[in-house]
Amino acid sequence: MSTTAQSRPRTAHRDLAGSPLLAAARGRRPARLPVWFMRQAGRSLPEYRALREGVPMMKACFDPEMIAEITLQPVRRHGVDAAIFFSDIVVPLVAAGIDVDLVPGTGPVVTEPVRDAAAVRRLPVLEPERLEPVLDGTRLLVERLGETPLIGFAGAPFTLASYLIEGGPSRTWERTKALMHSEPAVWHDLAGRLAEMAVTFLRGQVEAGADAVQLFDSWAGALTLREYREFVLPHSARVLGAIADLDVPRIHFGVGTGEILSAMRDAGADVVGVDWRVPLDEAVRRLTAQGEPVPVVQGNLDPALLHASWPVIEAQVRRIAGEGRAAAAHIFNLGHGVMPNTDPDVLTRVVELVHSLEG
Ligand SMILES: Cc1c2[nH]c(c1CCC(=O)O)Cc1[nH]c(c(CCC(=O)O)c1C)Cc1[nH]c(c(CCC(=O)O)c1C)Cc1[nH]c(c(C)c1CCC(=O)O)C2
Repeated sequence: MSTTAQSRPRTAHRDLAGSPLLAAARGRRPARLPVWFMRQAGRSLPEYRALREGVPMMKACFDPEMIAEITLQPVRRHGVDAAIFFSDIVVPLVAAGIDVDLVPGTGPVVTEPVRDAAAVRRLPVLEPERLEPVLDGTRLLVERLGETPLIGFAGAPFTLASYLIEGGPSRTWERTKALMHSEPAVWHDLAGRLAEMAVTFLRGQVEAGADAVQLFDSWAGALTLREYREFVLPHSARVLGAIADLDVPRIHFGVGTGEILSAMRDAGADVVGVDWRVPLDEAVRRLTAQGEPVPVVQGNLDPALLHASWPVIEAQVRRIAGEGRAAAAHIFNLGHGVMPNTDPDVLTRVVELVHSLEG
């Protein structure tokens, strides 16, 4: 029998009924507040740096043992309520055969940027079996994680497209915005193809055992609400809709999204991740549609404040937990990823504090 992700039944051998994170993601308030950190599996940990010594990022991302071990490191060290799969948003692009590298200190760099209709048409389709080494990592993880749920993830079409079009990281996204406005058909073709890759990546992870997923649209906050609704929302909604049948909670996150929160809600996720710029009680107001249930939120401690003194951090954590009570349920997290120079002991202390608070 073939061992592709598609032919395997969902791994149902884990009993996660007691998971505070999954309860909160489903809109129930668990006894204690759940917490995990975006980019928890990364350069802030000395054991991560030791394991990655001499191993290029992309090699690590296609090595099942590395994937499993790096994902487990922050779970062991901090006692967080979820593991986040060690991978990167560009992994499905690389698996499809697109020439992208992760340059240390820079981020994704694309050898041949995708800037016109011909380049979009040349993009390969992601065949699910190309993800097998990555999904072997997922399978190892679910055997080793015990009662901790695994969050799988993918990059949303806009954030992925911005790297492909710009050719690398950008703070202005001028080529991306120019393309979407000047050549909307080319834009929609590109975003549609990236949505399909995200669906393949997410379905693969869930079928291999992931218990929840997060769609990272990290840079969507660069757009106006009008741009987001016209050029991005249909594609992100397609991704989230195409995994609805898998029945795992779906988290949708971006940075600087205060102006577009209501539209991100409309994309159809179960939980919306909020950065530190909007207090969670205000985010709940913006996310609550007339006649619709109160939303579940995730966030939103400013990762920069992990460098402040402990009394400052403690006060911020308590404030955020209080504001999170406006939501149907709250998953504590940072407003964006852990910075590489963060003291890991501070993260452990934050987990202990959050766990002393009611869900
Ligand atoms: C935009 C984005 C990327 N990648 C990702 C996003 C969305 C999340 C976000 O908004 O931060 C997602 C991502 N990337 C990585 C994870 C692993 C799981 C985790 O701990 O959260 C996740 C969830 C590992 C990584 N992804 C990357 C590293 C560092 C590579 C290394 O250690 O050599 C890791 C551990 C590289 C990367 N990859 C990307 C960037 C901007 C960078 C940083 C470049 C740098 O400063 O070195 C693209």
